[in-house]
Amino acid sequence: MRAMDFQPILDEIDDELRPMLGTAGGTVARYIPALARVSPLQFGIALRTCSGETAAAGDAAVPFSIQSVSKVFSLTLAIKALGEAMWDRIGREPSGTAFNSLVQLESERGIPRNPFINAGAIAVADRLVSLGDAKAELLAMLGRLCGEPIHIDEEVASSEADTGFRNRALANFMKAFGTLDNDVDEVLDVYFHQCGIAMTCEQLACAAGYLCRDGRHPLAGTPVLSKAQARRVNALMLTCGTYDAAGEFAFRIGLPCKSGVGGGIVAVVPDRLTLCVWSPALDATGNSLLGRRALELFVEKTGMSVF
Ligand SMILES: NC(=O)CC[C@H](N)C(=O)O
Repeated sequence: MRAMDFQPILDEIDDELRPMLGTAGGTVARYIPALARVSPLQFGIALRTCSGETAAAGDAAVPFSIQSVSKVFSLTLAIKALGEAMWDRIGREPSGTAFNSLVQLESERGIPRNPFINAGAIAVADRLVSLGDAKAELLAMLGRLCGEPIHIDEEVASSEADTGFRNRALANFMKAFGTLDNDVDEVLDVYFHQCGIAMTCEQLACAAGYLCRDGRHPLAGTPVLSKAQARRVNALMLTCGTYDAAGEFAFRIGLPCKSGVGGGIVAVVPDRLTLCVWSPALDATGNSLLGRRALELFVEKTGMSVF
């Protein structure tokens, strides 16, 4: 199937879901004041094939807060720099608990279950702090991946810092167990800023392109990750990328996905394309309600799934 054929499919999905904006339920992430102000009446979808063809519909060119979708890119940077050592104090099992849960950390001696829950992403941010200027590195990598400069929304980042009580608790708890090497405030500063990165569906569909083509850069074709590393990031997205809804996502969609409380979800069809959907109203698990529905429709209409 060529990208040309995808445009009517994305248009159909947009036509089907747009009337549900504001009536389908769900709420924007209220615990971060800057996100609580975002209009829920927005929906975007964009894809980019491994060969570089693109299609987009709805609000695909509107920048939004990528939030936990950033965890894919921070993990990529850390794996690139550290290889296997990245996993020394970070697990690879689904948590089955909310993204910001503290419960497992106590009985599991401060080792986060995986790099996609908040605790795990904070531990990844700690590794990046040890390596250098993490914020600059992350922005530079994203800029190269989508061929456009990428920025942090400082208002979102400081709003997170003001209200990030749970993340502070997670970081301090891990520090007490020796999971973090660096100063808690320095690590959280990186974490809050990576969550505050603003990107569009079109940019994210392009930036995540290395995940559908064995680790090769979406524009340049040079290695971002090795083939084995890219396969592993996809495996973690499938099992852990949508928190305690990961089973339901695998059941209904069957694609590696990473969501964020800004309402974005990046999905990978290995060897074919990467897809990004966005709609700010979230379900109880912190995943975009209409984004999830859009991915279900996409899989239904195209038959694309890893299963
Ligand atoms: N699931 C998410 O997107 C969570 C990220 C958010 N910044 C938080 O730390 O709570």
